[in-house]
Amino acid sequence: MSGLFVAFDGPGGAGKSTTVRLLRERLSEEGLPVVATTEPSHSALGRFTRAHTGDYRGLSLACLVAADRYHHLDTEIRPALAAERLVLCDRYLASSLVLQAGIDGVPSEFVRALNTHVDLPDLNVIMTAPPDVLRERLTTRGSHGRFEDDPANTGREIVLYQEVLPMLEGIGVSTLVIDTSPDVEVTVSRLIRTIQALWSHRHPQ
Ligand SMILES: Nc1ncnc2c1ncn2[C@@H]1O[C@H](COP(=O)(O)OP(=O)(O)O)[C@@H](O)[C@H]1O
Ligand SMILES: Cc1cn([C@H]2C[C@H](O)[C@@H](COP(=O)(O)OP(=O)(O)O)O2)c(=O)[nH]c1=O
Repeated sequence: MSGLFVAFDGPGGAGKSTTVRLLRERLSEEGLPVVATTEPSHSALGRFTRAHTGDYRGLSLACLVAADRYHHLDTEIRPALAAERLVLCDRYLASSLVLQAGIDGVPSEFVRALNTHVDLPDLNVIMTAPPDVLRERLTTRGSHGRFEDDPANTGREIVLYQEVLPMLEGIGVSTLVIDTSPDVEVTVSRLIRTIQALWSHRHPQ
């Protein structure tokens, strides 16, 4: 028996951080042993990487996020799963496939090779919304870095996340695409039901 690993990816402004925070609160209230985390992680390398996505690009950023991912797996994700926790991760492998390969132009075989030894999530939620909705949210919230600074990236990311779905499914990752245009409560309620069902299936009373 082990825990359950759910990753959340999608374009900037899709609602990943908001949703993971609300899921952590609500699922904890329901008694699930939730660990919410993020990539780049809170480690020194993760903080460095997050602070410098404007300075490091392409191959170098691909290596930084992959190194942070392996450290994150070793120090946080795998121990939590071994302790039968529910791990919710704000951004994971799909973000590398979209941002490093799709946006920065790193050959996708190289990004996949860098990530050969990562654990795959039990479920990868891909959050998305129409471009005008995302742009309005980003304008209101403010950009969180280079990838969100260029307005053209929003539409590109939406398409790229669609394009990585077959690849994720092909390597055995279950994916769930959620349009977050409706109210956040709609998104969160739906995800609570989905995650509770997966958890109960894995941990029958
Ligand atoms: N259905 C929804 N799900 C999540 N966030 C939503 C939703 N509708 C509106 N929002 C808003 O959109 C913004 C999304 O921001 P954030 O969670 O930081 O996105 P991301 O982490 O994907 O960049 C927040 O201001 C949030 O309140
Ligand atoms: C996980 C991951 C993140 N990143 C980048 C994208 C973002 O610029 C940054 C993470 O920032 P972001 O998710 O926007 O964080 P927050 O909204 O909490 O500030 O890291 C990659 O380039 N590749 C990856 O695989």
